[in-house]
Amino acid sequence: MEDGKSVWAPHAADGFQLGTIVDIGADSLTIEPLRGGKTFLAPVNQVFSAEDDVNKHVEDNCSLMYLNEATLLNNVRVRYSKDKIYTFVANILIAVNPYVDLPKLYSADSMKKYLGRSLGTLPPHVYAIADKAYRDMKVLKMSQSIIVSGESGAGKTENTKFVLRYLTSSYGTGQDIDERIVEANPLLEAFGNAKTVRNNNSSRFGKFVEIHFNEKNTVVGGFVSHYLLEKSRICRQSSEERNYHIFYRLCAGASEDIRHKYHLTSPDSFRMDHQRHADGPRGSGDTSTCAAP
Ligand SMILES: Nc1ncnc2c1ncn2[C@@H]1O[C@H](COP(=O)(O)OP(=O)(O)OP(=O)(O)O)[C@@H](O)[C@H]1O
Repeated sequence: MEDGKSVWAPHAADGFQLGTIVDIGADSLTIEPLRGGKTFLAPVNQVFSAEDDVNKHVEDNCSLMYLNEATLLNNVRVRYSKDKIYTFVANILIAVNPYVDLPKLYSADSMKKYLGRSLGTLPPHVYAIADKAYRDMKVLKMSQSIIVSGESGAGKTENTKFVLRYLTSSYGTGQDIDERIVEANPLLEAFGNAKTVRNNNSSRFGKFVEIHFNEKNTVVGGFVSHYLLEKSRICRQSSEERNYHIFYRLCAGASEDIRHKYHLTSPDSFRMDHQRHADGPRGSGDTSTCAAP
């Protein structure tokens, strides 16, 4: 880092801000913020070199001239502002939750584009990761795992569903089993997902999803193991949160027989529900998702 060169320095609200170094001390640097304001001191280990053009973005963070926490975040931010929610870090994929539907991004045409294509030859996408796992399984003849991690509401559940949809559509037999694997999700989510303050459709259990392939490398089945279900939610929820979706869906859409059999009335009349304090999950459609059995 040199005097007068742009750097990323800590910012209380934004994480990092652009500035220039005006003085170099033993453990700290004096930074002049680029957007104006007073100079300030920042610890040396919290100041990072910035790219020459901070508005330029790259598909793989490894292609940045300087790869550090600040340039990585800035690259992901610039891409997100252009609706590019995926960014590679070599063969790891960073996904930012867009909170809006991007149908073109996940269309059937988009799926076809990623078939058999090496990582990095097309823009970053969860389909590229799914295809890489598939090809590695085929070539190495070994099981492959995709680990999806992130904080609540980050988009793990949605991206896992895109992977399942990609593998079953692209490498399925075109038979009933492909749909059954994907269609198990609404059922699992009904019993294991609930509205929380951070996510209207929060998975309250851990999931290990297996997709099984035969010797011809086509999908022949799947298996979902679940663990650590948050059982306490059944009797108690924090304010602004809800019980599991199934409860409201049954109250809203079950047939007369079932309503009578299980004494179902309005959710408001049950003590183990905080519905009256919480809004329903955005777009979850309690009635439409519980067609009378
Ligand atoms: N790629 C995406 N496109 C559109 N909307 C998305 C996408 N990813 C996530 N979302 C939206 O964000 C919401 C939360 O995402 P999701 O349920 O996948 O988070 P999560 O990481 O699984 O959270 P939790 O750990 O609480 O289960 C989704 O219900 C959906 O509305």
